[in-house]
Amino acid sequence: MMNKEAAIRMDEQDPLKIYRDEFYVKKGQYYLDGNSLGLLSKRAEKAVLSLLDSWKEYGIDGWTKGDNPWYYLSEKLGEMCAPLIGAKAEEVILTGSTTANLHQLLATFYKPQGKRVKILADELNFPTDLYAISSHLAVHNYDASYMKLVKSEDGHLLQEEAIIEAMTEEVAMVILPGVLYRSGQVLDIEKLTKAAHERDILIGFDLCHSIGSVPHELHNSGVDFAFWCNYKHLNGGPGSVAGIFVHEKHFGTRPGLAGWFGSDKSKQFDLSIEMTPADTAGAYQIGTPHILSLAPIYGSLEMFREVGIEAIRKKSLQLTQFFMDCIDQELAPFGFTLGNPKDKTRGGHIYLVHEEAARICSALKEAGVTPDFRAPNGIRLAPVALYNSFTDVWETVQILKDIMENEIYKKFENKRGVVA
Ligand SMILES: Cc1ncc(COP(=O)(O)O)c(C=O)c1O
Ligand SMILES: Nc1ccccc1C(=O)C[C@H](N)C(=O)O
Repeated sequence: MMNKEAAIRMDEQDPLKIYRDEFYVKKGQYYLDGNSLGLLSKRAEKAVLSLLDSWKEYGIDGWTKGDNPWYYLSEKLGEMCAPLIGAKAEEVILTGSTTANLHQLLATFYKPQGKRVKILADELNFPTDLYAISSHLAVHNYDASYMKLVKSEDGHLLQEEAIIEAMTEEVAMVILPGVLYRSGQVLDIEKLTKAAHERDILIGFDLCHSIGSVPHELHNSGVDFAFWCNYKHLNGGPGSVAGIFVHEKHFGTRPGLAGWFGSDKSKQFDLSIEMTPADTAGAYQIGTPHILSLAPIYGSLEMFREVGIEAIRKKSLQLTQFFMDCIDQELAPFGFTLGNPKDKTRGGHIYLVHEEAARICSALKEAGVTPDFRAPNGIRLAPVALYNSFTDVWETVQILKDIMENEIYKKFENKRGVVA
């Protein structure tokens, strides 16, 4: 039986409960959008202030002086990020944005040859990835038919067998999400990588919705490359610097989009006409790092280092299980269906499908719950392990019940807002 007492009991027993106070969680509000923009933590704030101090104190010398010299910050944060995705420190660099990083990886690793020219992706991936892929095909004078899109049977989930079946002889590269942005389905990276490699195909993953929420073993799985943003589960702040993983077997591959910050650090300031790329993932940086947008990630990653991704995943699965149980018990008459997988292949969020989803989201926001709406008819709700509680989940379901029972959603137009 799900009730408020059960939620309170689970909160009391939660080993991560102390971390809620590390974040700016507004009283009386239920923030369930950490899979789109994570909340500010006090440590992230402190890291930004300390960065500003180093600028104040050192001016140009901040590149090499102070607690965290800026010249090495992207590498240092890569090292801090590595355990979250099962990578070696030198396989990870924080740089650029998700989309720009995908462009870099396509420019570096997409080398169509003979019959092997197509890029395999899926129709459920976040559109920016598909736009980036299309543009690289266009650079090589291939039209849209060279992007092979795996279809979903139900519009929510992908069938791994269908993906593998589509890995045919004309495919040069596969790009897939680690966790799907709407349904939250977790793809089996190890299995898909093995299948791609058996067919001589390179494979890369977009980890935007999985990093900081679902553990990965990228190095041991032999994944060729990956890219992600740090503003969702990693709480790096709006527009924070993103990340790249390149497996060490590819070290030495010349960057497709070269720039001086991809240089071997000891050679960079020789300012030679010939570039000497770093022999790590650092080679895929381009220009001067966005230091102010790296700073908050430092504070945030300290907490991930303390807690460990396994403990985060454990609590996240408990939160989403409790969420689904409460939905089952309390919301049965109101016509919701779950678009996320119910088993352990669910990621960090719930995806509630309803034909009135857009205006139900508006009503939730008015009542102090922050979800997000995703077209055509989904409500995403992400209870985040570091700062959400079981009570947040229970109260959200009660608010949703009230909105449905009393038809409060009918006050709003069933239309999305500007960004959600
Ligand atoms: C799966 C996925 N890829 C990429 C992006 C965005 O990329 P960028 O940070 O470059 O805007 C998002 C969300 O914005 C996303 O969910
Ligand atoms: N980058 C953004 C800028 C503005 C508003 C939302 C985003 C998102 O990240 C959306 C997210 N990728 C999603 O899965 O819908």
